[in-house]
Amino acid sequence: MATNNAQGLGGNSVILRLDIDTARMNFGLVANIITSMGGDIIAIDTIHIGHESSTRDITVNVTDAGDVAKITDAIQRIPGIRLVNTSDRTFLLHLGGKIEVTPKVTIHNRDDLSRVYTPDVARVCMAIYEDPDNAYSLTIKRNTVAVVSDGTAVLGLGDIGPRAAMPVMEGKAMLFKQLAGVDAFPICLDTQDTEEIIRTIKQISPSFGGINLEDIASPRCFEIEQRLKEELDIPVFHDDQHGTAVVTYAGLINALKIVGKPISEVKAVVCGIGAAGVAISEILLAAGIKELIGVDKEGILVAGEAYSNPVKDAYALRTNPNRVQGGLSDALQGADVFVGVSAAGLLKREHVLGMAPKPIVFAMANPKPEIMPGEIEDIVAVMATGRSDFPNQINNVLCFPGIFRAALDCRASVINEEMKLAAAEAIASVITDDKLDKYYIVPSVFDQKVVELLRDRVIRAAIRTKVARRIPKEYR
Ligand SMILES: NC(=O)C1=CN([C@@H]2O[C@H](COP(=O)(O)OP(=O)(O)OC[C@H]3O[C@@H](n4cnc5c(N)ncnc54)[C@H](O)[C@@H]3O)[C@@H](O)[C@H]2O)C=CC1
Ligand SMILES: CC(=O)C(=O)O
Ligand SMILES: [Mg+2]
Repeated sequence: MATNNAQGLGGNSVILRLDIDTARMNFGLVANIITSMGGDIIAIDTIHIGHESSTRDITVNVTDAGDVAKITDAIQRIPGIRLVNTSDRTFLLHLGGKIEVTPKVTIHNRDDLSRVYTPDVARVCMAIYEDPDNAYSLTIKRNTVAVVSDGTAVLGLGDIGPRAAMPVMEGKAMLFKQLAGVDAFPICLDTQDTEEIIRTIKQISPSFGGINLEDIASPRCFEIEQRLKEELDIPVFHDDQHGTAVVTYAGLINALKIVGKPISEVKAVVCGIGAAGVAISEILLAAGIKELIGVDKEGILVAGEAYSNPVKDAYALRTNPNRVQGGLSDALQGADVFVGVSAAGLLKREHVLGMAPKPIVFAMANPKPEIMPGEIEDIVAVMATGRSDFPNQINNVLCFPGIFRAALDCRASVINEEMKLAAAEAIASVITDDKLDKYYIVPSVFDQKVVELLRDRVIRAAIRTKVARRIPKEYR
């Protein structure tokens, strides 16, 4: 069992099993040592108490994964203490994967068997053969989404491959089910070939009511999504693009209310013109932002430059109206908003000091943001990250369960721009003006109003734009 996290990917929670020689050691001292090494003891379970020794499980939270090694080293040097083992609670939770398939009916006898399976199932097959739309009423297609990745842009970890991508895709599937009742299945493909990915997704599509593309690197993700939208009759949604864009815009609607600036008058900088950055920029332009600058590894994207990637050429033509040149610090001079979907640690305090008064900073790279909130908390008006351990978590999890709930319920053929804008407005509207605060610009993932309001507004937008193929009865 892994006990540590070599990449230093932030906080961690471990269980230390200790044998304590009671004659030589008292437990209070152990607790002091753990605390002094940066550990936060959140539970102590007694496993065994004997005359001469006791065994305890100590659950410890650390803010930096590297602290675990420091704590275990220190403990092992204390006479009278034996470290029996260390278990990482996150790894324990992943043992055997996080989801399973559960039948909706139980097979008790031969009669049941012949109905769920052959021979009677054949009549159901023929009903679908005669009218393929029956697949929506007679199979899991009605409520099931494929979460498909090639493992090339997993969180901010990059190209870690399809096997290593599975825990994220399983997590997305859990969230689909728990938050919106959507059955979702993780599918990680062992290919990076655009045509092969498109062909494979098309081939598996009969089983699904929608396709959620996840963590596929740019620029390939753009073509894959575009082609699948054209060639399939079920919604195809690249979550890292559109889910992120929807939630970012929702957060910005509320952050701008706090600083009292209209969107048409702000200058915004998006850092990381990949999947998320392009889609965020599109939704901000659609929402009326005029001065938007994109920054990537080449610096500020400027119209007329020839970039290695045609997506960046097209991006530059639609943004940076004043043709500002240079790097991130040049782009941020006088900017009202920073949106980071790039990589850890790129934003510096000096950059933020150069921004306009009441700056808004959304540092959304995962798992480590462009800047940690503690570094600039005193100089920003509103700060958000993509993480659940800080206030204002701007994460696509606020969008993808609800938007697919809506799309499946009205059997939308696509998820269009109007539905995305409606989703963003719905998420923002969960926080009423009396509750709005610099630490509360987006609702909690667990706020049940998120899916409820999002579903309602998105279904209405789908009906209005004539992409709904079924009108749920409450809308008839
Ligand atoms: N909070 C959220 O909901 C989400 C966060 N993200 C995070 O955003 C980041 C990007 O995700 P994707 O757009 O899917 O990846 P991507 O790989 O499509 O795009 C990343 C972009 O950042 C650029 N970049 C990398 N290093 C840079 C640097 N030093 N300076 C300027 N640009 C740099 C890359 O060139 C690329 O264009 C990741 O960390 C990901 O975890 C992505 C989606 C959702
Ligand atoms: C949240 C998410 O989808 C990502 O970081 O890739
Ligand atoms: Mg993602």
